[in-house]
Amino acid sequence: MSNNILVINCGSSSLKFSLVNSQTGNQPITGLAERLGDSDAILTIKENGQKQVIDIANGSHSQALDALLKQLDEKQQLSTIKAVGHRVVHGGENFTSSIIIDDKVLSAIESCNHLAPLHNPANLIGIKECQKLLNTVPHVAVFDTAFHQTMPKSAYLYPIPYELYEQHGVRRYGFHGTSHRYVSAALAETLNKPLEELNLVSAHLGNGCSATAILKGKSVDTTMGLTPLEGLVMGTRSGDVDPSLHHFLCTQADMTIDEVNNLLNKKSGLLGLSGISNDMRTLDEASQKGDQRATLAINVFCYRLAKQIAALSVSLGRLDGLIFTGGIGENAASIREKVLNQLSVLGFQVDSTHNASAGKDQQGLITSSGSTPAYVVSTDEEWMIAKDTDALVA
Ligand SMILES: Nc1ncnc2c1ncn2[C@@H]1O[C@H](COP(=O)(O)OP(=O)(O)O)[C@@H](O)[C@H]1O
Ligand SMILES: CC(=O)OP(=O)(O)O
Ligand SMILES: [Mg+2]
Repeated sequence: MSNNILVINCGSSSLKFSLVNSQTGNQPITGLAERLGDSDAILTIKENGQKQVIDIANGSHSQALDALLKQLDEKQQLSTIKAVGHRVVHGGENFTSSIIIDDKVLSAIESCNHLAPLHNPANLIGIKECQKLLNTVPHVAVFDTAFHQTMPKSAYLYPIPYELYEQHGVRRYGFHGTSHRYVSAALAETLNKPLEELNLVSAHLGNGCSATAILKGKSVDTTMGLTPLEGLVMGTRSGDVDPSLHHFLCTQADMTIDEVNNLLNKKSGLLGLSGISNDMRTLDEASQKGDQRATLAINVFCYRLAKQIAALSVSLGRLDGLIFTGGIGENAASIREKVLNQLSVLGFQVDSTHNASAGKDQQGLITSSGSTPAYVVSTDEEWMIAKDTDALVA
């Protein structure tokens, strides 16, 4: 039976995939191809807790997909795929929801390439290669930006000449919308309350991090902006800096504008501050062993996150709950505790026991009674992409 949706998340040098059963949400096969283009490129496929690693030395996105489809064919899964759902990072103002991909949609995505040069061109390669290899099934685009298209002008405009918005699309777009949409809906379901009655802030803390104010189920403000560089401290991205920093580094540190852009995207954030790693697990261990720079990186990460959560609450009037999600949000209890302790101004009081035991297998409330509630909710962008895809091709 063709019940499966193949979900593809194509990055610049990696390709994450998941085969999702559109009825049950089960993901029988998941994995990723990484270091694409390099001599040590590999394809890892996970099935029933087993891991299979395939050497695809120097493989491109196309060769990785070829190898993946060959494996799916051998596992007799190829014929079960009824559609492909693609994560697309930037849809600009063109898309407020997911859409079946045709030539017009492809051109519209291409027209957003300059807005997300690290992400969109790779997303497009994934779509085009997949369309070639799986040419009998429909392909759907699910945009990171779509959920944030409900933001009001007061939240999405930068205070610069308005013509730059009109002529060049310079505005705040926001990202990780699929995750923010999923966790807010999942929490409402768990609480058995209509989403329309909840005012929430969700903090998606993975390699990329963003937080969103969600008023009655709609995004009204978010921390990422024109690009996924704005806002919170991330693994390798700086988040907010003084807008004059580019000029300063070009004139005072002899850097080119491209070098500054690369520095802020790839060498900053947790990695830049700690000098050790972009990985929160590594920093947590180093900090516990007394590494001062690791502790500093964690402190800046938490303080800025707390500050942004407080700022986002302004747009909600009333805060019914804070959601932690993503690799850090779901697993790093010490980070959650630090952030909540800095948010007593919003009435948060952490329950250390509940917080320590919350995580992948145990979701839910991590604050004490009488506190503004905070929750851990596991995100599932793949399931959300599969659901959207299934609904569109039904
Ligand atoms: N047990 C843990 N404690 C602290 N951090 C963790 C833990 N598990 C995962 N993380 C962190 O989660 C981050 C990756 O998040 P993830 O959502 O998987 O990333 P991506 O954005 O690539 O999907 C890394 O910084 C990783 O260190
Ligand atoms: C938009 C973005 O930051 O995505 P990721 O977290 O996958 O890098
Ligand atoms: Mg993830």
